[in-house]
Amino acid sequence: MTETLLETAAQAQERDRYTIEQEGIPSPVLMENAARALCSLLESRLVAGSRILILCGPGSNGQDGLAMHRILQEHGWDTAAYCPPGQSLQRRILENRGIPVLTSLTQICALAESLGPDDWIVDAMFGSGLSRPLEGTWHTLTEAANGSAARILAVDVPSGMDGETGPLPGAVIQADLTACIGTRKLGTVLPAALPLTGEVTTLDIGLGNPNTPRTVFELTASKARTCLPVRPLLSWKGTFGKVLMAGGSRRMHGAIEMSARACFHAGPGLLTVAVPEILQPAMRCVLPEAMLLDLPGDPDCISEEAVPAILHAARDMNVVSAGNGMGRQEGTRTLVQDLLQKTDVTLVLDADALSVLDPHWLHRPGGQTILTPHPGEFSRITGWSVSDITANPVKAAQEFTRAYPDTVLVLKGAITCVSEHGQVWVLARPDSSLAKGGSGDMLCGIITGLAASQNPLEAALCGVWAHNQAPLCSKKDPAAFGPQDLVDALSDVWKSLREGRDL
Ligand SMILES: NC(=O)C1=CN([C@@H]2O[C@H](COP(=O)(O)OP(=O)(O)OC[C@H]3O[C@@H](n4cnc5c(N)ncnc54)[C@H](O)[C@@H]3O)[C@@H](O)[C@H]2O)[C@@H](O)CC1
Ligand SMILES: Nc1ncnc2c1ncn2[C@@H]1O[C@H](COP(=O)(O)OP(=O)(O)O)[C@@H](O)[C@H]1O
Ligand SMILES: [K+]
Repeated sequence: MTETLLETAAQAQERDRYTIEQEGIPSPVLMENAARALCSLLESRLVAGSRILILCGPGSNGQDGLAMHRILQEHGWDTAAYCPPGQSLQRRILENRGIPVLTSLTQICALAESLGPDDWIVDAMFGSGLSRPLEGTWHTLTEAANGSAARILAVDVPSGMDGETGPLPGAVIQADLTACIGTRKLGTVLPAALPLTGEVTTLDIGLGNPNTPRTVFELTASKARTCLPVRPLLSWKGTFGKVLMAGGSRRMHGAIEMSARACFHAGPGLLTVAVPEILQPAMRCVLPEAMLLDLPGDPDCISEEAVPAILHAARDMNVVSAGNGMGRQEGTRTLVQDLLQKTDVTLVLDADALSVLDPHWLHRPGGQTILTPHPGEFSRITGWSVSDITANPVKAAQEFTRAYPDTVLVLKGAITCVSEHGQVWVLARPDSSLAKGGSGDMLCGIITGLAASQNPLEAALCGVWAHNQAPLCSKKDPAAFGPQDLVDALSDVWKSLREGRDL
């Protein structure tokens, strides 16, 4: 299976219901599977003498926690569990076994405070059934857990975090490890959630598949692998496609240089660069492998006179990119409009091309368009606020590509969403190495290079993955990581994908 689902709390509940009612697997069996999988995950992190405090809520998340209490005691660990008064299946089993459960809040808070870094707190307060912010007892327990020196394992989602929209206002568990039950919850990949989940893993507990359509997935190595262009032995430059990249201006020469270098190292067959005359000597030095298109008009930027030459060359290409360091003069606007409205070549629009874009132009007579905006650029295109976009980029991406069916959207940021026709793939692997000028230009180049021989969605998925993984290969400190390191690392990224190994 190459798709890794991200589910809302409601979709996860539907999966539980389907497994229990339609397939007939009793709920206690699933609970036992969950508790045993959670215990073996936790036990792989425990050391001799580790103590475990389990905080259990009123629903099934809490039942998972009580079952863990029983299993960990069976295995000889020193555990204590808190659960509010009330009858339940797991509670009855504990009573039958003579295993105590604590109900005093003061006692639990003191215990949390006494724990050390080798100890663990299990957050089994709330999972997909959370319906409002944490208050009272739950707020107090969450503060006590977050203030403890012990590490925290969150069951399914950190309590206080909504499975669809991420952290609610007020207290939220700050986990070191989150073990999602069955599928990862969508809320845990949103920007506000990532600092609170710690490491995330998904446990298989034998849930069924209700076969209802799903639209949100995680972008993983195995997905990226399926999108990597194949390189047959009996190939020639024509096999890997022809690229034209238009960009650059007197004030901004670096952007198109970085983008073109990244593009070349993504493996297209032939690369032609259309830059204003003033940038041609530098381009020849930086990337002698590229051909240069002579442009009439203003020598300092791409002016209106240059547009016909670029359009003419575009007709012979598999993909054309525009925008890097181009400036926002009239020539840029005309070029973007004409590329969209008068050609059917695959387009990649970035940076200044996005700043002049009128979204009506995205309904093209033919051909697909890859857009690579950051939230600021996306806000200008859509009229949506940056804060709404960054609060839930998945929803924003989904809405946009439902409205613009010829478009593949790459909505960039610490998490990046790739979307087409309302389907979204989320890459939630933040890395500050990429938080610097030039990173976006390199991404545009990589995607353009891949789109020369791959369909636009696959190019975007594979490009976003490779760009994000390059800092891992380079092993440079995030502060020092730069564009040349990214280009140098691409070879290792492609090899790791091709050979099916993790970086
Ligand atoms: N049904 C099953 O057999 C399975 C359940 N599983 C676990 O069950 C969880 C879902 O269980 P539930 O649907 O019972 O949901 P929860 O255990 O998340 O909690 C729901 C209960 O909490 C109350 N509640 C919600 N928000 C509250 C708040 N802020 N303050 C106080 N009370 C609040 C609700 O009224 C309800 O009683 C999953 O996250 C997962 O951990 C899994 O183990 C898979 C199998
Ligand atoms: N903290 C981060 N974690 C992961 N990726 C990041 C982070 N910060 C930036 N990036 C990535 O770096 C790129 C920056 O692009 P952009 O904002 O357009 O910058 P530029 O000015 O270089 O064009 C995007 O692909 C974005 O997803
Ligand atoms: K939880």
